[in-house]
Amino acid sequence: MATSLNLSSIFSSSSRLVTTPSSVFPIRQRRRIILVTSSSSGAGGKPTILVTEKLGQAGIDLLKKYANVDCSYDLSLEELCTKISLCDALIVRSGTKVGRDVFESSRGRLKVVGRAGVGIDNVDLAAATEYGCLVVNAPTANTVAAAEHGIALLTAMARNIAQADASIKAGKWTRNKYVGVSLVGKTLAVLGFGKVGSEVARRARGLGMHVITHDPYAPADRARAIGVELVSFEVAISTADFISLHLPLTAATSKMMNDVTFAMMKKGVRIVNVARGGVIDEEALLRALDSGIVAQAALDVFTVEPPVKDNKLVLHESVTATPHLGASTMEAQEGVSIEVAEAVIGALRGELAATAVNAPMVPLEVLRELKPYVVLAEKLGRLAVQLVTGGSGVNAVKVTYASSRAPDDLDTRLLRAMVIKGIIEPISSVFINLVNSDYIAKQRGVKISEERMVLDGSPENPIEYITVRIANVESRFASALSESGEIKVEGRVKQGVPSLTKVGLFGVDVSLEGSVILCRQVDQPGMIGKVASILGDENVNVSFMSVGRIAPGKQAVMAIGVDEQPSKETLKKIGDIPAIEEFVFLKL
Ligand SMILES: NC(=O)C1=CN([C@@H]2O[C@H](COP(=O)(O)OP(=O)(O)OC[C@H]3O[C@@H](n4cnc5c(N)ncnc54)[C@H](O)[C@@H]3O)[C@@H](O)[C@H]2O)C=CC1
Ligand SMILES: O=C(O)C(=O)COP(=O)(O)O
Repeated sequence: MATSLNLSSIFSSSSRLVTTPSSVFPIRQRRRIILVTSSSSGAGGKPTILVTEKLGQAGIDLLKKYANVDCSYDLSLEELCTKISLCDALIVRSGTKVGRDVFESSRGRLKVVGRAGVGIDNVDLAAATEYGCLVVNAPTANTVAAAEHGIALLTAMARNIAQADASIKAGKWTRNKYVGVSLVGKTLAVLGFGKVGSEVARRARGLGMHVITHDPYAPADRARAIGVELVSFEVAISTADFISLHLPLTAATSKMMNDVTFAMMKKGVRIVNVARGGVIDEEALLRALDSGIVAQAALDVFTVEPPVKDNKLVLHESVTATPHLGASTMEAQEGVSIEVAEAVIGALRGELAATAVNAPMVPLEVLRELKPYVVLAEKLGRLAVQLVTGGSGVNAVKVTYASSRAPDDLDTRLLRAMVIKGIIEPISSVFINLVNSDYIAKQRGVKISEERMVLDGSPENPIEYITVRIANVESRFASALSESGEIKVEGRVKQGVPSLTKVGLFGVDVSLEGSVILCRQVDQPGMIGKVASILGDENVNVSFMSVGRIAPGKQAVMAIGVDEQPSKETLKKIGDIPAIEEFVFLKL
């Protein structure tokens, strides 16, 4: 199982939070982390996981240990949308379209979509992100299977195996018609030199082929290490005898093989596609086959799957076709099922996992170090927003991180997400995590700006203090305003405990647990005792008290940490103490 770290306890029960790669598809195998989830609900307190396509038994067994597992295959969109509102997780392969409707229908319950395989082009990542739903895939376990299928198609195509087999089964003995072409010494262009592409290249080298590759993101030394030359797209497609496609389907790769690019190819080129049908303009391929530019094609994937019954490509004499079998080996399906099951269970448990695809990446070491600051950031956001007078409308938030670390050495995305969570969750019905925080903030017109304050000194702590300011609002606690009229709260992590250290201009010292009462008073002896005895009379446990004052005898802000929420009457009694000029009760 991917390295994991349970951080769920530091989040409120509704919270979940995720971190991952920013790209929609895993371009490079870097270690990524997702940070996790909350309470899951289902029959018997277990979460419910819907599996909509055949998954290896090993993965199902794992899932069943942790959750109620509903294996329902061949669901219509309507059936899927109906079921999904009762599910915490969904596991799919390439055959289930997980579009916006699915996320909408889940009404916030769906926390994670697991793709038991690599390609996530069947999942609407933008919608998943908007709904704060994590998407994880299983990027490694079917690599070899896909590469082997690519090689199988390459060799079968070159020797007309499928056509000859059909012919002999039809009672014919046709030897002259099925003369093939040799692979040895021929040039193979591998487009997309990722996991599958590089395994295909390695195997093709073993068959004596000259292998070139095009991949703008692939490191040259990795190509060199297996004797493969990295070339431009134009060189790749114009010099190849064979082309093998191993790209993700994205806006940039959609219909990359089209009339224009076919025209640049060597006459008689042969093409293998075990990537995604949409990478080829299928109408253009038909034209290229008919005109002889493309001598043969071997296709495992199609723009529409399954293809229509009389699909001209499938029926074409020069096309060898398989029904998306690249990942379909016993071994790969077993591996993929375990890989995805572990990722989904981890996500539901609130652990960190390494295969998330729709959230920014935060390395595990960084997460460990930032853990108490993550809590601090959320609580400061939560405090700051409660200081806003109702109806003021929050639109400008500034977060300052004071640190003696070099700015490059401090990853604040997680902290920003948590400030946003703290600010927006109390005033809305949405839940926020690292997946959707920026999106929700933008959608609500909340502009978050960040600032680094570089301090002198040893960079032992990642952050000395965090300040959250909300501008252009009125405060229900005037003492929380800074000189420039913004609501301002500041906090530090003290011996691992997040603490509030400043409100407006007043220094305070209260650990951020339970709830906080802030009172502004004329500084005078006996105030702490008065407030404590009112709370004590009502059995409200006081965890902390601290007084911050501008000068002796002048105004002071008293911060009182309480474990329980005091009744309205108790709060009124505090407010009625003559020296208290204003007070506010804030829930953390
Ligand atoms: N037929 C099947 O059953 C299977 C199909 N696949 C598909 O194979 C493809 C490759 O999978 P993996 O190798 O695991 O993914 P990967 O992410 O490891 O590799 C994809 C590579 O494509 C490169 N790339 C992206 N855009 C490019 C562009 N415009 N031009 C050239 N290169 C570009 C990336 O840099 C990356 O190196 C995916 O489409 C995946 O869905 C994977 C497994 C099974
Ligand atoms: O992993 C991939 O990208 C695949 O295409 C495999 O798809 P499948 O899980 O066999 O539907």
